[in-house]
Amino acid sequence: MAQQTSLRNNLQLGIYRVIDPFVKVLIKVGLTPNAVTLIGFILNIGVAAVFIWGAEEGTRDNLNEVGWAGALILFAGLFDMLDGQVARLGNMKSVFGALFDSVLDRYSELIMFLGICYYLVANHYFLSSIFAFIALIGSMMVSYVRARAEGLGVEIKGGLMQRPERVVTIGLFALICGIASTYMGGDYKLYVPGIKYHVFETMSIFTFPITVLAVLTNLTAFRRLMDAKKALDEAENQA
Ligand SMILES: O=P(O)(O)OC[C@H](O)CO
Repeated sequence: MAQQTSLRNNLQLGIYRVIDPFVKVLIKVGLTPNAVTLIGFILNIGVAAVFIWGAEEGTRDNLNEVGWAGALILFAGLFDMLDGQVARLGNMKSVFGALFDSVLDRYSELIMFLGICYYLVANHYFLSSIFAFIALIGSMMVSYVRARAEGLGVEIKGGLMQRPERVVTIGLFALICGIASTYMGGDYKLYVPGIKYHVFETMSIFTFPITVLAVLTNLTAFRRLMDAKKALDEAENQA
């Protein structure tokens, strides 16, 4: 766990080193942290729009829109980091900024999943759309447990599927799925002798990680709940 945290911190510091010159440009042109947060949110509306457009205009043998949505998810995710850095380096931290960031993060995630579920339902991946919805439930609960625990006076942050991990998982696999579909076709299906239904199709590159997310996000929420219980019990016993 400590190892996972330090790996995560080192990775974060590495990313900051790369984005800091860009952050300084944003500060110079006068962008506030809240404006950067808003841009990230608008990009996530764009993500949903790409999925919905793909659902309406695309076909099951062409998953290009999934790939484009994935790229946009990763790009929008960058703004999650940029707003915090603009606030820190530009000396513009504010309590409202922290609330605005958290609220728009939740809206961004909900809207992104709206697009994903729309796409999956429209393309008759009904079971996968249910898993996407369960992943959405888990994602919201990961954040909610943290926020509620903070309201009760304890800081609970950890877990495997924190927001950056969720964004990277969904964005990266959507992107890979879109790229793979241009080479193997969007309607490729793998059959195994003796099994009536296909065990893999191109879309699985996107839907399988979502199914894993459905499990891991809820486990992360449960783990945060247990961590919060421990911290709150300790605080209560000390009082
Ligand atoms: O990892 P989470 O779900 O607690 O998300 C962190 C938030 O985006 C901060 O609001």
